[in-house]
Order: sequence, then structure tokens, then C-alpha cells
Amino acid sequence: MNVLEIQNVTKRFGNLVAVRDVSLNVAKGELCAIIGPNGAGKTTFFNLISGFFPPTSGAIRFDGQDITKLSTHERVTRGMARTFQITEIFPELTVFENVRIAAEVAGGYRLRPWINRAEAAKIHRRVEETLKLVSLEGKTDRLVGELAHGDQRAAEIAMALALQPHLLLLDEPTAGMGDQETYQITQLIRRLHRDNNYSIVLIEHDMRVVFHLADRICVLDQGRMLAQGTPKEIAANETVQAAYLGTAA
Ligand SMILES: Nc1ncnc2c1ncn2[C@@H]1O[C@H](COP(=O)(O)OP(=O)(O)OP(=O)(O)O)[C@@H](O)[C@H]1O
Repeated sequence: MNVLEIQNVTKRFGNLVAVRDVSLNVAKGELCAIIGPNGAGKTTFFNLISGFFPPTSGAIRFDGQDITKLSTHERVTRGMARTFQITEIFPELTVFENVRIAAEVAGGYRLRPWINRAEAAKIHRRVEETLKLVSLEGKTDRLVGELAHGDQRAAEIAMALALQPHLLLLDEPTAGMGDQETYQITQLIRRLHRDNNYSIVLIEHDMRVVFHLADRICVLDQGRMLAQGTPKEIAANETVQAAYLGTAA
């Protein structure tokens, strides 16, 4: 079964066609990486998936439902979590408090004037489980603003996970990281995918990360889907090599 079905989406900005007739299916439990040179349309495509703006044409289905016209917020409510949008991370709050806020949003408690003891205990448990999943259980009381970059990214991912998503969208999860932190986050994403069966779509520039993690790679070039396939197929694809990999490597 597909968690996400994108059918022939196009996005125009005036005369510029940023995404042109792109289709993509993501199966439940699949990790799909979107790659492509600068300006290829990756971020625009991601914005279409998460509902930042609507496509000019085409349709998007999530969990079998047409969500093409739904807002970002409605998509989050239905189980689509994107790191940078929910990462209104609060640097002056602790790791635990940040993730608790996301868990309360997910549980629909955020707008309630008070939470009873059983509900509070449930949220507490969910936060603890989530922090364990991202290996931050030893840093629950640290202020997020004081964490190393890799741990901050892990906290952002924990906030997304606390929403209990059916689909996790990660926008350049290793951006701005050194080798050690890149390795840490790559291992975390691999664990979420392999051991916990999360469905994930990510944009990533680091080809080591992409080829290590992805079940499927989608190559965008000038707004078009140039190719999609397994890492092996993409590595062997001559069109991709000519357009992208040859120059990026
Ligand atoms: N809001 C916008 N208004 C007008 N043009 C836009 C807008 N957003 C993106 N574009 C244009 O659409 C094209 C695709 O941009 P996009 O940011 O999606 O590419 P990208 O693959 O994410 O690039 P990068 O790897 O550099 O982030 C570019 O030509 C960009 O200038």
C-alpha cells in the first residue's frame, strides 16, 4: 500500500515552471530520497507535498485520501510531519519540554485549559519513548539551545515523531554538519526506517547519506523527474551520471 501518491504535479511561479509533471508513489515503510542539482525543484516539490502552497495542477493523495487542497496544518493533523515546519524548536526550553509540546499537539491537548493526571502520564510516557528512539534519553533536562548541532537535529526529529506521523518529511537532515554528526543523524534515520518502519521522504545533498539510506532515489532536474530507482539503478543510470552525479561527486 502507498502512503503517498503524487500524480502529475506541476508548480509554476509566473513563467517559471519549478516542478513539471512529476509523479511519485511512496510505499508504506519506504525511504525515498529526492536529489538533484541546485534549483532542480526539490524544495518546491517538498513544499507541494507538505501543503506549503498548492500545485498549479496535479493531485496528491495521502493514506488514500485526496489532500491536494488541504493546508499544512490539516496535513499534520492527518499524520504528515515535516521537520523544519514543526521545528519551531524552543532553544530556551529543555529537550523534554520541547518534545512534550509536540506530544500535546498530537494528542489534541494543546488547546485544553488543563490535562488530567492520567493524560499527563500518557504524554510523559510518549515523550520518554520518543526520546529513547532518538537516543536523547540521557539529555532530557538539557536546554535545546545548548546541545551540539547533531543532538539539536535529533531533538527536531523527536518533535516530528511525537506527532506520531505516518509519513516523515526530512528537509536536508544533515545540512551544515561535520562527519561525526552526519554519521549520527544517518544512523538515527536508518534506525527509524529499518527498525521502526517509518515511511520517510527526504531531500539530501550528501550522496554518501543518500546511497546509504534510500530504498529509492528520485532525481529531479530542471523541475522534471529525470529518473527514479534503487540506489544501484540510479548509480548505473547514464542520464543521471551525465546530468548530475558526474559533476556532484
Ligand atoms: N516562491 C518562489 N517564487 C518564485 N520562484 C521560486 C519560488 N520558489 C522557488 N522558485 C524557483 O523555482 C526553481 C526551483 O527552486 P527550488 O528551491 O525548488 O530548487 P532546489 O532543487 O530545492 O534547489 P536547492 O538545492 O538550491 O535548494 C528555482 O528556479 C527557484 O528560483
